[in-house]
Amino acid sequence: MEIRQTTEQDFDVFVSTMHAAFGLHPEPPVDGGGQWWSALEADRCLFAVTADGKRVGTAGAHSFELTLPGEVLVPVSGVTAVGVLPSHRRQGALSSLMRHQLAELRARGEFLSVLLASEALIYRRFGYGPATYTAGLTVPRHRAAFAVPRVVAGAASGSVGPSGSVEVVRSSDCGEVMEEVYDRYRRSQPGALSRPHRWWSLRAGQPPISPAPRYVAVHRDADGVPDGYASYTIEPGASRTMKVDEVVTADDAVHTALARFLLEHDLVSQVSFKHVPTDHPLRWQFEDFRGGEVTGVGDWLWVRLLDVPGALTARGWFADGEIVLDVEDPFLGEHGRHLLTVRDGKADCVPTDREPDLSLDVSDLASVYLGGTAPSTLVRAGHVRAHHPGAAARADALFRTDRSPHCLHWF
Ligand SMILES: CC(=O)SCCNC(=O)CCNC(=O)[C@H](O)C(C)(C)COP(=O)(O)OP(=O)(O)OC[C@H]1O[C@@H](n2cnc3c(N)ncnc32)[C@H](O)[C@@H]1OP(=O)(O)O
Repeated sequence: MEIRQTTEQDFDVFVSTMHAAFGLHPEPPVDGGGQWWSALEADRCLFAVTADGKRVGTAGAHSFELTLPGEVLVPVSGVTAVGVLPSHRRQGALSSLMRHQLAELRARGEFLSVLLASEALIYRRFGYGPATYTAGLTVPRHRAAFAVPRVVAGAASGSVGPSGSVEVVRSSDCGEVMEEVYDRYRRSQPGALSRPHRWWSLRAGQPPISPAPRYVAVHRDADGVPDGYASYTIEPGASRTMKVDEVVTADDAVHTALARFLLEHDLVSQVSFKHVPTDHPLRWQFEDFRGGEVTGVGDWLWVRLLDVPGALTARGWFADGEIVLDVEDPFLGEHGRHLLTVRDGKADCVPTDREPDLSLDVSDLASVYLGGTAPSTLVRAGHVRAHHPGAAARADALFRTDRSPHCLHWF
């Protein structure tokens, strides 16, 4: 199977092949943009081509920045639009696309790539592992009373008082505000991806970026500067469920203020937050711990390490220590034994022939890399081998981060 780059001239063939692979029909054009694929970068799209010249498979990559633990921003490729025509599956087209693409990403000097997996069985063989998680949280309004914070009354109350205000606007009228607030939030949130300006201007993606109508509650600080927003819609009919696409802010008190605002909305019976980190404090803020029902916990961002020492030395670290990792990368036919030493938040990673503490697949290293999965969980699952009794605990202490990774961006 030959892998070929698309050109501006055959980009429409890329779009139609990809839609056919997903069993979809391209959406008709609408005023004001809104087609998710319009954000694709034509020069980063690949075709899988059969010997008789038929284009049967596709893979693309977006240019994003990912926030690593320690608020370190690095360029990553967001792999997307991966598909093979139903008539040509299980003949190695995807494997050829992945091999070609990983080589290309390395040639760009990138040490990480990321994707959202349509099915969890596809990508581990290519070295990707689930690295951030997300959940839904549904709160009936009558159970949503907020508890008084036990430590410092008022400290986390985030109520809309003299220090802040909330205004409701339509998403079509506040694109710039959302873009600015999102950009500030994603820089401090490990696991978050940038949303390039191109996405907002093309209105490509899911709400609140897309033209689908939404209300947006914009929070402003005492000086009137926007510092958070919540995008939502209210289902008509009997259920009167408020569906919240995302609450975006870098400030916990602003998050609380926005959550209170949504939960106090008249003519709403329950509020369903679509996309919250699995350990978000919101649940703990209700007087009734069962007031919020967690639903649909799932993986979100999958990560692939393309350069193990490069990736390990790039992120921030929160505990001193050292560990020897023996890492297998079967898809790329690579193996490395690395001594990782952390001092004062920075890591050094060098080849070693010392006995390993842990032996693991590169996809498992990806799962622990952002701090969203404890190495000991994968040891207990039988995926990572701990070579002595204290190895898993040492790895847990070393890889732990100050904040769980979370990614909201859909691509
Ligand atoms: C980031 C994104 O874009 S996610 C979107 C992924 N795309 C889709 O879900 C669209 C619908 N599905 C498809 O287009 C295709 O089935 C693909 C792209 C998932 C797979 O393409 P194929 O060309 O059939 O894959 P390929 O032949 O290279 O298979 C490689 C291996 O993966 C396995 N595999 C491929 N797809 C799947 C799957 N969905 N579930 C389980 N195993 C799979 C194959 O069995 C094969 O295993 P083997 O090496 O042990 O024989």
